[in-house]
Amino acid sequence: MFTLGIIVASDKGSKGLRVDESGPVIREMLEQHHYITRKYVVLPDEKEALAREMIHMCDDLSIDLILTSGGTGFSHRDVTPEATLSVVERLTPGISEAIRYNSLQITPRAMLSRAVSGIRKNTLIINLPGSPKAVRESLQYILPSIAHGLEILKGTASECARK
Ligand SMILES: Nc1ncnc2c1ncn2[C@@H]1O[C@H](COP(=O)(O)OP(=O)(O)OP(=O)(O)O)[C@@H](O)[C@H]1O
Ligand SMILES: Nc1nc2c(c(=O)[nH]1)N[C@H]1C(S)=C(S)[C@@H](COP(=O)(O)O)O[C@H]1N2
Repeated sequence: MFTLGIIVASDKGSKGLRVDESGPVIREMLEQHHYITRKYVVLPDEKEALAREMIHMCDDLSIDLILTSGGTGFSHRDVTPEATLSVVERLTPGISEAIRYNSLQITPRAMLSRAVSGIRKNTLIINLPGSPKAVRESLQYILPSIAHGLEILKGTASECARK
């Protein structure tokens, strides 16, 4: 059982100009995989606010997994990767490579996602794209492998036995 933090980076969502559909998709899919949602926030696309929330979820709430959605594209307001890079201590590029690899089979525009992922203390942070469709497609692909990584991070699994 792992705890989950959800951060949706969306100017429109944070102003109430669009109902956030991506956070609920994350919540529903992760709860089906027995994660417990500790916190779910919708924030504007602002690097400092996003980084502050990530640090709070990691350092104060000791959340196991933080999933962000949105703000990974080319718009000048898209700064979720930069916020993430400012707080993580170690990168986990394979996860973001896997998301892009899978998404490229669906749309060539997946190459436009600048998403990153990494570890701060005992917390794994993963950027997902903004649209609920992209969130669902990405989670379907990575979720089966993520639990094993979290077990190793928490020290509850040490062997990488093949499955
Ligand atoms: N949280 C969300 N809930 C529902 N739909 C979303 C969400 N985020 C993105 N989308 C959908 O994906 C499209 C592309 O997302 P993008 O990240 O470019 O958002 P945007 O329209 O620039 O606005 P913002 O960054 O303020 O959310 C949006 O136009 C919208 O249809
Ligand atoms: N699986 C999947 N990944 C996807 C997409 C998609 O439809 N499905 N859309 C892409 C598009 S159009 C963009 S611009 C980038 C960045 O999205 P973001 O700015 O919403 O974070 O994610 C990409 N990744």
